[in-house]
Amino acid sequence: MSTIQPFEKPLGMRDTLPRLYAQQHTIRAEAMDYMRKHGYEFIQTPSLEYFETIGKISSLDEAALFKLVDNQGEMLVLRPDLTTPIARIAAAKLLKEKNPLRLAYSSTVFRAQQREGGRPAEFEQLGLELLGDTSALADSEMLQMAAGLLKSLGLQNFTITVGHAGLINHAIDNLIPDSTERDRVRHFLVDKNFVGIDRWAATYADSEQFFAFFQQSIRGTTLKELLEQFPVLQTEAAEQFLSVSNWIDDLPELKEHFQLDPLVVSHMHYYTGMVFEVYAEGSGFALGNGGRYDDLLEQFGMKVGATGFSIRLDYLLEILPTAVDAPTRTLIYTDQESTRDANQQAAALRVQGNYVTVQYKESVLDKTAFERNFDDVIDLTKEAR
Ligand SMILES: N[C@@H](Cc1c[nH]c[nH+]1)C(=O)O
Repeated sequence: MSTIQPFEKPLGMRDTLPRLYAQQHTIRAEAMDYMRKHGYEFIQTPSLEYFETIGKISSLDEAALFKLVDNQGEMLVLRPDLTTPIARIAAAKLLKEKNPLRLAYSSTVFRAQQREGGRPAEFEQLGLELLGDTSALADSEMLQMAAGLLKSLGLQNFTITVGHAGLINHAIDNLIPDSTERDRVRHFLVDKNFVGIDRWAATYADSEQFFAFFQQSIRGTTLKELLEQFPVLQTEAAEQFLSVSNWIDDLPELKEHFQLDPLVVSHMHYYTGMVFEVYAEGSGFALGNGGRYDDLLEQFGMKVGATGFSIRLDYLLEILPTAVDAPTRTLIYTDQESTRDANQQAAALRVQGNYVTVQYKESVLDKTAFERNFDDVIDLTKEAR
């Protein structure tokens, strides 16, 4: 027997009430404007995709996918991210018309949550993808766009930690002999569970090499020094990571926001190059993340590199100063005789930018409570005349 109550919602699903909705709208509009001004075009992809394609390729842990079966018997998933569907459309169509291609989105994604976590399972991402450009400049553009966007929204105290997927994967693969242990460490790093890594090192005999690398990285040892200590890490990935610090130095206005961190590992497994995570004062979680994913489009039949990032709208809202210039909310009370006048006054006020509600006064039971929802009240009923 079901114990679900009529007002309950599925785990992780949230309602967006009017005040929050209005704030979201303001921030979204500003962010979209910033992205458009930098040459990005908005796109919308379907909520449902095939499990066999997007579901598998997005390579998020399967437990996080919402699955359902359509009436043809095909397994579907609610999109767990936008990067993979965009790779699909870009490879199938858009890159043939424009290459490099700059796309943007403001869409919800769905990721099933653990019962204890209390986190939303549906949330909106504002994101960008730059497809068809493998240059370091494209990666630099992503870092600049992420930092520039946050600044344009009025955020001051944020840090973007930059790593390299190739480098950390190479370190894990070469410094940890056992593949099951490698997976455990990867999970710890995704979750930033450094205590877990300490415990792992204490119990796993062959952890010494990786643990030394881990500790040095935490202490902020420079990559040059790390490479001297661990010559096995001297690869093209390391070279690329070294060059990242050079172009960060070339961004004087944004430089203070960046921090190199070889331990950045994303929950998405498709990254191949530079990766980054965005943190801001006041938010316990990463606001967003991104990076280079040069092999993803190949899974859709096109061999081109790409890079991108997304920021979570819900986390942004929690830390941004609330918009102050909200329009005046005006209430006009009306009765049978004053409806015409009410509509005329309402139209004039709307032209001035007010949000105007025309309400038949007799229908309002608790007037004091109702009026609390407005900044201004104009009473055109007979009793007020
Ligand atoms: N799709 C990634 C973020 C990203 C966009 N582009 C590249 N990476 C995520 O949801 O984590």
